[in-house]
Amino acid sequence: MADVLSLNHVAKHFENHQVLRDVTFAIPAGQIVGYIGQNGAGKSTTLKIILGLEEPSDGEITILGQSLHDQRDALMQRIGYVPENADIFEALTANEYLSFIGQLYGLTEADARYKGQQLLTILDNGDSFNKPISSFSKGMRQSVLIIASLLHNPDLLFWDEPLNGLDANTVLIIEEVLGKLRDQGKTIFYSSHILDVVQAVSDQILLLHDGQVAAHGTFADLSNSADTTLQQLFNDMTGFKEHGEKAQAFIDVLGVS
Ligand SMILES: Nc1ncnc2c1ncn2[C@@H]1O[C@H](COP(=O)(O)OP(=O)(O)OP(=O)(O)O)[C@@H](O)[C@H]1O
Repeated sequence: MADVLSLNHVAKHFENHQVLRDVTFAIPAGQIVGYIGQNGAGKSTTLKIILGLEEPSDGEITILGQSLHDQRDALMQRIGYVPENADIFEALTANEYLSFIGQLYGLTEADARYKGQQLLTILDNGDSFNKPISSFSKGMRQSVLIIASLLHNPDLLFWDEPLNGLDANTVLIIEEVLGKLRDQGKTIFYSSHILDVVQAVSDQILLLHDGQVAAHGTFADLSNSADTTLQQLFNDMTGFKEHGEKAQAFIDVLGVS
């Protein structure tokens, strides 16, 4: 199966701070890839580089068989993105925002409006369709971002902490939607700290540590026993074992006894 996404020796530094040293991986079509790593590991930076929102300091990115550098505009039509921190237009209603985004991706205004309203209604927020996003709860905003990333039927999705603030029922719906999209051959690159969900939905896990890919494979490949959880694997691979000591140190500094 052809790869839909490959990164070769991608590096990124911000002034003196080397965030990505050598990120290399390839992803075939029809996979949900869980992209995990500690805070500040460089997950969002990787996504921004893949999407052309940040320039890499070094390395090459190929998306859907094309060079990101040469074909960015055409490629973006086939990509959906949920950013971790969105500059969602506060003054717009969900209707206006989704119509606007849909049209940017080539839908007619009527089609974008129709799909947006239907999808928001399925997620039980249809009553808010004509209300300003500034009045939305965290979870409602996140639903709008997820819908915005999907309106144009993209082949490749990049979701950065997509489930932030969503209630447990909506998470279940979105998990199942992801599986159905994957079954249709879509590829979903999914970055999150909610490891039980990553474990449940991902066909492959990619762990970013020390600026490079520290592990890449199916969860079964990476775990050494049937009882291992992704959380345990994450702790082991990031060399983190002292959470009990750190919790106690935290309490000690607070002076709570
Ligand atoms: N525009 C920028 N200028 C300077 N430093 C930046 C910039 N963007 C990111 N960084 C730094 O790069 C590092 C990686 O940030 P990034 O947001 O990619 O991490 P992350 O793995 O997504 O973290 P988290 O899990 O906390 O969201 C951090 O140290 C961050 O401060």
